Amino acid sequence: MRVARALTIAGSDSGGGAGIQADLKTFQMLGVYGMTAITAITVQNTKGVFGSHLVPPELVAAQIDAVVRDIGTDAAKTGMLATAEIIEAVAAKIRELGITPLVVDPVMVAKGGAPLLEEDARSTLIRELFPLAAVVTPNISEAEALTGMTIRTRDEMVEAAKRIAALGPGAVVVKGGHLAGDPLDILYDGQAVVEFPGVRVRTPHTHGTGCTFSAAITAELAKGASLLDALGTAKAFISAGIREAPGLGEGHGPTNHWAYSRQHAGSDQPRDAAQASEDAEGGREAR
Ligand SMILES: Nc1ncnc2c1ncn2[C@@H]1O[C@H](COP(=O)(O)OP(=O)(O)OP(=O)(O)O)[C@@H](O)[C@H]1O
Ligand SMILES: Cc1ncc(CO)c(N)n1
Repeated sequence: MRVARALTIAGSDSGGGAGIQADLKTFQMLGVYGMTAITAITVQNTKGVFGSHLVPPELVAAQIDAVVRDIGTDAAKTGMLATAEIIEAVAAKIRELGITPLVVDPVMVAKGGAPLLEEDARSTLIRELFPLAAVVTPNISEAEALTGMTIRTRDEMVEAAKRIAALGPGAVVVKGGHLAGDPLDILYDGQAVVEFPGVRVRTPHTHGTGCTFSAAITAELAKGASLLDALGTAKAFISAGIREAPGLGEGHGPTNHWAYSRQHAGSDQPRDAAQASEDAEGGREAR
């Protein structure tokens, strides 16, 4: 049996809902062998980020080197990268090893407002990593920071996706989780705009939604899915995870990383987008 492999290059969330931990849980539940290159250790729970310790850039690069040269990978993603120096080391290693496809989640700020990327590192992220990315997955405030726009409507999301696509990635997904109303995500792949609608769950438990979503895209790409199908599955995965959040902690609790896979036996195979989008809208599966 050939097992799909995926690498996450991100920060550790001691609370287990975001970062490396969310990525590994998501890879595992989608039937993909997960590997990690840890960029930072954060002291974190559902209430906030209370400290962090950065890993030296050369040690981040060495982790990537060690796993990819030995085990190999079918896809990779980046999350919290913290500094320009870490971004440069990661980008150089990705280029050297020819790691592809790459999903870049341009993590900037945690839900409670704690910075996860130094502000002056944004231009390095754009210059070094965006051109290597198959897809970049900003939320609304990250898309605003990347474009200088204010985003309140679907049309402004489309415009932001197009402007970010011009910075070099193969495709852009602007996530609408932070806009009012039902959470619509917008994909622009340089040619077409595709909408991924969802149904808003009224809940405080959305810690790590962005990490989980981009990890699910990465896992599906590792299995050989098209970007469209990978996004459909990722949307269904995060929708189920939010709907069935376990309600842990006193603040923004984690999502349920096993909810989707419990509903879909055999989900180590890539699924098609139409089926997945029905699931994201809650049309097919029981709640
Ligand atoms: N309350 C909600 N109900 C349903 N879907 C949601 C909700 N909030 C977010 N989503 C979906 O979750 C995914 C992640 O979007 P979001 O905008 O929350 O990312 P994010 O801000 O990067 O997350 P985080 O920073 O917490 O990791 C998107 O598909 C979005 O539409
Ligand atoms: C380590 C880490 N990465 C990403 C996020 C964003 O959700 C977070 N809260 N913590």
